[in-house]
Amino acid sequence: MSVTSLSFPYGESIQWFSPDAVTYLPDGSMTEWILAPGSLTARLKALGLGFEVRVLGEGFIAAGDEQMSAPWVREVLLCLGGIPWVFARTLVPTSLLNQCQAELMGLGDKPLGELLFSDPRFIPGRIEVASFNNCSRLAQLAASLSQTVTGPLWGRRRYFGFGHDELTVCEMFLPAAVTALSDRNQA
Ligand SMILES: C=C(O[C@@H]1C=C(C(=O)O)C=C[C@H]1O)C(=O)O
Repeated sequence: MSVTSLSFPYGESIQWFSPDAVTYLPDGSMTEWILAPGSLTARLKALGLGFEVRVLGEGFIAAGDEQMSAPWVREVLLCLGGIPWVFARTLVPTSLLNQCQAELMGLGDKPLGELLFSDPRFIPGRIEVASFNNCSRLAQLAASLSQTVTGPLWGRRRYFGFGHDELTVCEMFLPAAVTALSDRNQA
């Protein structure tokens, strides 16, 4: 898929659950990754496969089923060795954006995590999980990236507090990540 505005905004209604409320989580390695605290960027970089962020789009979106009215959204692919592993979608309420506009809107292809885990004003919060079947928009995005969906995909939504505000970061693991992580798990 060429990284164009056709892939932005993602816009899928997703049901997120507290991990405690989910009866079935994926096999060990994927559960470990979706529940891991700390920076996903740092965790991916540590694999030493050549990490990069590809920005799909950024901008203000109308308040749909988002929990925020008219948030600013950033959608990216996190890639290892040129292969997209994670589709990430960050929603920032304007009340937070106004306090941190230059840092957030000036990210470009720098990973958001480097800001969130270095600026002490951002407080990592709770994690929720969701699974995506092969009819989901995420599966369609994976197919557009020439990745074959062979089973449910998993993602997480993390909250980051900033004073009285909070932003959410959704990270959805693509088939390439599922395959690679399960291979590593068996190694
Ligand atoms: C929140 C983090 O930032 C990562 C980088 C993102 C970006 O650049 O937009 C989005 C989601 C994350 O996976 C992290 O590294 O944990």
